[in-house]
Amino acid sequence: MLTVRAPATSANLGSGFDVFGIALGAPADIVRVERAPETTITVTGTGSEFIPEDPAKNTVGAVADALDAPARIEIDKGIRPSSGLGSSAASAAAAAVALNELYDRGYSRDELVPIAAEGEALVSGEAHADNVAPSLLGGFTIVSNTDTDSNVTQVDASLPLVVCLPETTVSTRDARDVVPDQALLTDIVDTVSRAATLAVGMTRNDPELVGQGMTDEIVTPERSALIDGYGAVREAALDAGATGVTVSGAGPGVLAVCRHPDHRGQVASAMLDAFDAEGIESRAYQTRVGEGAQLYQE
Ligand SMILES: Nc1ncnc2c1ncn2[C@@H]1O[C@H](COP(=O)(O)OP(=O)(O)OP(=O)(O)O)[C@@H](O)[C@H]1O
Ligand SMILES: N[C@@H](CCO)C(=O)O
Repeated sequence: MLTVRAPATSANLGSGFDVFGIALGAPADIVRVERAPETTITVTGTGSEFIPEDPAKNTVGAVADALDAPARIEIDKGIRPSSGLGSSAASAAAAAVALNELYDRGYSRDELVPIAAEGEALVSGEAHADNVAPSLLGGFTIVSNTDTDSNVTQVDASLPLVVCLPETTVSTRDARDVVPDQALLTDIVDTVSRAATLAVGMTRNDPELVGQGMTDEIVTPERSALIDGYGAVREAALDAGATGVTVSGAGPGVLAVCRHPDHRGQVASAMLDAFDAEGIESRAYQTRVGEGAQLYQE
C-alpha cells in the first residue's frame, strides 16, 4: 500500500484570514491507498466516530473523484476534527499525494492544492486552500485567489510553537458565519500592516515580528467569542513568554508562537492551567513549523 503522512496546519494566523497557513510538526493524519474498482473509506483514530466513511461526505472521497482515482482508502486520524488544526484538510492533502502517485497522474504539489481543496468545499461550503496548501507544501504559505485562479507562495520557516486544544469543538461552517461582511478602513489598514510584518517575520524566522503580526480587529474578535476561556488563555500564554497568540484556524485551538524552543513547556503549562481555571480540559502540542506531506511505500 502507498502511505502518506500529512501534517496538521494552522490557518489565518490572525491577520491573514483565508490567506496565511503553516504546517505543524505534529499531529498528523496517515492515509493508505490501494487501487480498487470503486472508492471505499475506513476511518480510525482520534474523532473517527464523527467522520463519515461515505465517500460522498468525506474529504478524501472528493479528492478521489477529482483525480478520477478510485481506491480502497484507510484514514488513521491523528488530528481531531473541528479543532482548528485542519483535520479535514490533512486527510485531503494526504489522499491527493497518495492517489496522484498511485495512478501516476503527474501533478506537482502546487497543482494538487486546488484538487485537495475540493474536499474543503465539501465540508465547509468553500474551497478555501489555506489548510491544504501548508499540509501539502510545508512551511508558511500565502494563498491568493483571483476570479479564475488560486496561487500559492511558500517559504520554509522555523519557529517554535504551542497549540492548545480545549475539549470542545467549533465547526468551520459555524465559525465562518460570524465573520463580518464589511470592515472599517482603519481596521483594514491595521490588518494589512500586521500581515506584512508577519510575512517578513516568517522569511526571517523572527518570532518577535511574527508575534506582532498575529492580531487583527476584524475576524479574530468575532471568532474568539466562540471559544470559552480564550481571553484568559491568550493572556496566560503572553505572560509566559509567547510573542503572539491567536485562534488556530476556525478554532477552538489556540496557537502561540514562542521566542525559543525551550520556552514551549512554560507556555504550554500556562495555557493548560488557564483553560483548567475555566473548568475546561485541554491538551497542548509543543511543536514547530513543519514539513509538508510525506510519501512512504509499504
Ligand atoms: N477525512 C476527514 N477528516 C476530518 N473531518 C472530515 C473528513 N471528512 C469529512 N470530515 C468532516 O469535516 C468536518 C470537520 O471539518 P472542519 O473544517 O469543521 O474542521 P477541521 O477540518 O478540523 O478544520 P479547522 O481547522 O477549520 O477546524 C466534520 O464534520 C467531519 O465529519
Ligand atoms: N480560513 C479558514 C480555515 C479553516 O481552518 C477559516 O478560518 O474559516
